[in-house]
Amino acid sequence: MSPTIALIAHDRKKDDIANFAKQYTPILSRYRLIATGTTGQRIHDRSKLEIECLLSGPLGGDAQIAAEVATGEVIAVIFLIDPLYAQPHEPDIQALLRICNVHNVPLATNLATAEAIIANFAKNRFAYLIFNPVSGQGNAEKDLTLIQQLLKPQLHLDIHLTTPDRSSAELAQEAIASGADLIIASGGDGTISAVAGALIGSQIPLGIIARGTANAFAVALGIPTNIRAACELILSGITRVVDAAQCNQHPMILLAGIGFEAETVERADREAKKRLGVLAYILAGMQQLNEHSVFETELEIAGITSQCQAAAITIANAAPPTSLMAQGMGQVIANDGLLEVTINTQNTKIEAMDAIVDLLGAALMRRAARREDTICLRTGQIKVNTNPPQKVVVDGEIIGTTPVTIECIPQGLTVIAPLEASKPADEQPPVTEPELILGVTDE
Ligand SMILES: O=C(CO)COP(=O)(O)O
Repeated sequence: MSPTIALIAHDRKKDDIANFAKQYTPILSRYRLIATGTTGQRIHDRSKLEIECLLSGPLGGDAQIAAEVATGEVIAVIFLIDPLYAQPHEPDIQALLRICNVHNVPLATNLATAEAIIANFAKNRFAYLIFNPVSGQGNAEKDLTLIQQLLKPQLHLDIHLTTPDRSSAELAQEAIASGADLIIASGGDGTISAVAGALIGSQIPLGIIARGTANAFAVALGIPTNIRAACELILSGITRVVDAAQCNQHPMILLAGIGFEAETVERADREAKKRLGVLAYILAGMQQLNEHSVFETELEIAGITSQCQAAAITIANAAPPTSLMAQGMGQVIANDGLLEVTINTQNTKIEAMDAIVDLLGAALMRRAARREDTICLRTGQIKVNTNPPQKVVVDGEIIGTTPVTIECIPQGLTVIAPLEASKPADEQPPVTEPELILGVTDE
């Protein structure tokens, strides 16, 4: 499904096409290249470009390319014709030219036109789409068709589907290596997070077409969760730079949950999410409350160690207001260079439910939850150890158990997202002194 350019030249034009390929190697290398046999070999020898060599022209190479134009992803044919000599396979040549016209594929039969086509391609952004066909509740095939209809007229779109053997993270590495101008992730938060994780520090913009159950990252950044609107945003090219984070060795863009949240995510399996959508998480959370328990916790922030009992610890880089357990500070700011930490210390199920209602209030009012048994603060780095060890979920995936070290990577990710109605820096909530809020003794 990669956008393909076909290159062909008659014998007395072979030097021209080899030099052309050498000159435009940086642009041509972004595409899948096919060629008739001898032309392909000459191009490879001169430019070292990767090129699929089909049969030689007189043996059917032109006909093979015509078939690709008719059925494949050929976006241009560059066919340097010798106008002064007749060819034995003239009917094949005419068939190829005709098929290009039938399918309205750009066709250059001399160098000047070839250069015009390439100059035009150089202006197009090259987008690598990583599409997870098993995300969410929708119809993946229809979704992909719609995405193609919306994006292809304006982007060169290289589409790659995730499979059990090709993870989103692997595809993201391939996307970076391909030199794409833009990498688009389409799937649930797991897919978006894996692709984003690979892009941290790369400055390559990440486009998001959310098709998952919660779509927390898209919602947190105001990215539409409707496919059409998400594609329009991608075409607008408006970017925002936000923070990323790292939890032990794992990239993190949303949040890490220790205790309650991790157990809840584990309960809400894919089958339940497919059937019930977001309700699956709510039901799992309610069931989890019945098994409410606390664990001994040791936190290290800015070199200060503190102990407390906790039932749930949430450390967020970005989160929508609906991620209630992350709302201790009233909002999670995605570009403040800090992580929002919310620790619920309630001993009983009733107290825990009461605290969750307060977190809802905090999210609605965008103000820190003011209760003694909910600890909240902002920090750039935190270490958490627990007794007994607790499961840790990062961006929806269980990554192991405590201890964990989580660190914010300020301005680590460039995302195609609506510009936020941002507050000036001096209006942002101040960094809270951890020891004041925790109210516990230093080591
Ligand atoms: O004959 C050709 C096109 O019609 C070119 O074929 P070769 O690239 O194999 O020489």
